[in-house]
Amino acid sequence: MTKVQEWYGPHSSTAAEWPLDALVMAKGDTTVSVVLPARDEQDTVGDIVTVIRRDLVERLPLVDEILVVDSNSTDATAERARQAGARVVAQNQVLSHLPPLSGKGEALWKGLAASHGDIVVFVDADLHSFGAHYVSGLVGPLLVDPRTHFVKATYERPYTGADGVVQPGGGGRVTELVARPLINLFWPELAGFAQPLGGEYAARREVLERVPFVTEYGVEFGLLVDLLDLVGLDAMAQVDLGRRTHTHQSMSALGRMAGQIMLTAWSRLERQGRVVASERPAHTLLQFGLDGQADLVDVAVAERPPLASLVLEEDVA
Ligand SMILES: O=c1ccn([C@@H]2O[C@H](COP(=O)(O)OP(=O)(O)O)[C@@H](O)[C@H]2O)c(=O)[nH]1
Ligand SMILES: O=C(O)[C@@H](COP(=O)(O)O)O[C@H]1O[C@H](CO)[C@@H](O)[C@H](O)[C@H]1O
Repeated sequence: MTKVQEWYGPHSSTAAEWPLDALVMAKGDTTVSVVLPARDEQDTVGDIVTVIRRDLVERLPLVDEILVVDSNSTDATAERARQAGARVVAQNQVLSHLPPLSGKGEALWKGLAASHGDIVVFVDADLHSFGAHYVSGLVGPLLVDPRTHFVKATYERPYTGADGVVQPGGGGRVTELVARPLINLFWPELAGFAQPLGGEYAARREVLERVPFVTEYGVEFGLLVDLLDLVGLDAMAQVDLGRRTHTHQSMSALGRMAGQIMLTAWSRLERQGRVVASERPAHTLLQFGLDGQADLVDVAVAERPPLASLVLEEDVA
């Protein structure tokens, strides 16, 4: 970690500081679920689940549940995940009495609803660099320190182009160009999280059930801001997992992601009373293809309420 994070950052450590055998001792009767949101990840989901099952269930019992949320995949994602030993739920079949929403945030919210662990670890299913230390590093602070409620990964994020050329630090394009500037402008307390959009993080269920989940790709940004509000920076930690490589999306896909994250930030500024809108921001984005074609896309995000509020309503009902 750089010096600056000692002053501004959340409590920071590295995965190596949380050895697996010590965590199994510390675990006691605390249960741990790993939830993987997966849309068309047949090529990678099986290997990730295999490593979790082999190293964190069979060799040392740190993980109690491996859940893959099949997010309307059109490939063999569900089958590969099951073959590797995960329980698989279809996103739209969880809480199916509710009208379905879409995107990664919906997949994560449904994964939280369908899982059971006291601690929930979210891991993307498109990782090429996954290792068991991703999970042990994230759950370490939660198993050892009752004052910690949320742990976010940080890592070096290279970008690998279609030509196979690796650019060190070139990954996390929306993180660097959109998310981190927004955070530094409006939520500087969070500036110490080096990878605010990273898909690997863990938290106590009782905390995750008390915050809303923004749909689409707004989920990570929304959770960071809402959890800062709910639990405070002292209860939020960061663990360096080393290096993260994953399947990169196109620039136009990241443009839509950026729009979703900006609208998420806007919603939080409004909710916190820090902006008063004379008019609503648009939620469309005009994109231009290489063929000169213009395409008006929708970058609106929605929001699922805190799960705890749903349970209360249903109890009342
Ligand atoms: O509607 C969606 C979009 C994404 N994902 C999953 O969320 C993770 C991160 O998404 P993606 O790789 O598309 O984002 P990126 O890492 O490129 O920003 C991956 O496991 C995706 O399969 C999902 O479950 N549902
Ligand atoms: O960090 C980012 O800028 C984006 C894109 O990463 P790359 O530029 O493709 O390495 O990736 C993240 O953003 C998404 C939105 O928050 C998360 O859902 C993904 O898990 C994460 O990989």
